[in-house]
Amino acid sequence: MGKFEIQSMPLQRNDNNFILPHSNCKGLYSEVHSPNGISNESTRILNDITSPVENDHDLSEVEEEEDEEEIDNLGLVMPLGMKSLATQVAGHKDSENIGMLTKDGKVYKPLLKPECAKREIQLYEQLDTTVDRSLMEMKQLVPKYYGTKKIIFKDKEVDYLVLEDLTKEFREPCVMDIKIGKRTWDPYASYNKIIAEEKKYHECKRDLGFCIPGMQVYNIAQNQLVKYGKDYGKTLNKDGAREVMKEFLNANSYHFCRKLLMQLLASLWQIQHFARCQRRLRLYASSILLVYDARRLKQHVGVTQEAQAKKVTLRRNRSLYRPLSLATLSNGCEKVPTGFSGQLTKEGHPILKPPSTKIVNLEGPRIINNNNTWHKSMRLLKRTHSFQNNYDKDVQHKKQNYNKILDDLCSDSKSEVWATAKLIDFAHVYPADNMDVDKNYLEGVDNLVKMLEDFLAETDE
Ligand SMILES: Nc1ncnc2c1ncn2[C@@H]1O[C@H](COP(=O)(O)OP(=O)(O)OP(=O)(O)O)[C@@H](O)[C@H]1O
Ligand SMILES: O=P(O)(O)O[C@@H]1[C@@H](O)[C@H](OP(=O)(O)O)[C@@H](OP(=O)(O)O)[C@H](O)[C@H]1OP(=O)(O)O
Repeated sequence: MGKFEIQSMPLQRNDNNFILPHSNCKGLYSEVHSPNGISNESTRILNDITSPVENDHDLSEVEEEEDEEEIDNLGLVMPLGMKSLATQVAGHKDSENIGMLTKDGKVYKPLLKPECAKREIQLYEQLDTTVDRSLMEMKQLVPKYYGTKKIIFKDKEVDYLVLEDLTKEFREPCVMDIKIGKRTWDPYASYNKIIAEEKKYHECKRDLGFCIPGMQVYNIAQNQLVKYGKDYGKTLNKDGAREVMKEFLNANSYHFCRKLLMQLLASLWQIQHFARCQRRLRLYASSILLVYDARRLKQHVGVTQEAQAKKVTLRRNRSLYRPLSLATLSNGCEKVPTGFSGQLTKEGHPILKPPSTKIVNLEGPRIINNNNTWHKSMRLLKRTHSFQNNYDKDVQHKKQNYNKILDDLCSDSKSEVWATAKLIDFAHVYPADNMDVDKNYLEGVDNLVKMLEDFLAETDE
């Protein structure tokens, strides 16, 4: 019997779960814990990750469990070696809790609506064989496609779409599902469907041309896993979406990480290029999935913070010298600038700085008299004092280095890329009925790119 995985189903961790309203959101918040998970997920779920929650996609773990029957967090008997996808932040789950599954670095998306399934499979297969330039470009922007697979689940045969798991190498996967387009209903939508779609995420879609049905982030500063479901996403307006994006990027407590932004933008610029050029498809209710590894961000932030701290120390040191160099000697009637440079010789004598930038040592050439006991004891005294200082610093430094080495050993440093953006969910993608660009789609992509570019402009590295 496989192990019971509490971590992959945050909704069941009642001890640590609590709800917090977001300052920039409209509407009221209620805790709606649903046995179905995603669709009625509580608005904001926080999980303490004091002992960090590892990604479900640890391949060694999967291999071990290969031959075992798995009991999921919801008490479901899972198909062999399968787990429910803990990082699923949006999307369907049916009444019997059939949602996304994961195994061996792949995700399995249940094809619950035949028409949607047909369209999505068709698109992936078309991308596999296309010679059209923009569709070939699109192929680079979607998860790898491994066909479909029938799985017996609860005595029911279910068809699944098999895709590359975009978070497979991540230790602390952060995932945001961004549904693109002001209009999220397709040309064959019923009147009721149009009304329902128009009502939800209204302000966000109207002002930004996209909405955020779900996200999860490992909050570095608070050491917590934060999850937002679609109920929360529906309350967001333009400013709220911006704040959630900042939170997703772990930019509330630390400044924006330029490296993270650059990696995401590198993918988003490719997506933007595709959206600007392609004229063959109309992508309704399709998403961009932003993913990154908070473990890698942590390492990077650590390094940046250390560098930042060094800069600050340097600045402080300088600012300590400055007042001294401006100090004056009073000779009774007038004040004479000392010209003190703010620096001392090793023996503690002041070095004067004349108006020119040249630094002059007032002592003249330094004579080192090793036999002079007074000098010796002075030197010893100074060293003893700085020894304690340096020792503390050394220990601190070593500790930091150790943590970094441990982190490096734990994380998969094979890949230099630890953040990306991919296109997913093509259940409502249709061939274009004219040769124009998909303006509805492009507008959303442009606004998303602009949001991250604005963040990038705020970075000061
Ligand atoms: N290739 C992938 N790798 C990792 N996670 C994925 C992948 N594809 C989907 N997911 C996860 O599953 C969720 C749902 O995916 P998707 O949008 O394809 O499902 P859906 O049921 O069609 O959604 P919707 O209800 O919006 O139509 C995403 O929000 C994401 O968390
Ligand atoms: O009911 P449907 O037709 O499967 O459409 C679902 C829709 O019900 C669902 O809305 P809701 O549960 O949030 O109210 C949509 O979720 P979002 O919140 O992400 O918009 C689904 O996306 C709809 O599916 P589809 O994209 O296939 O129309």
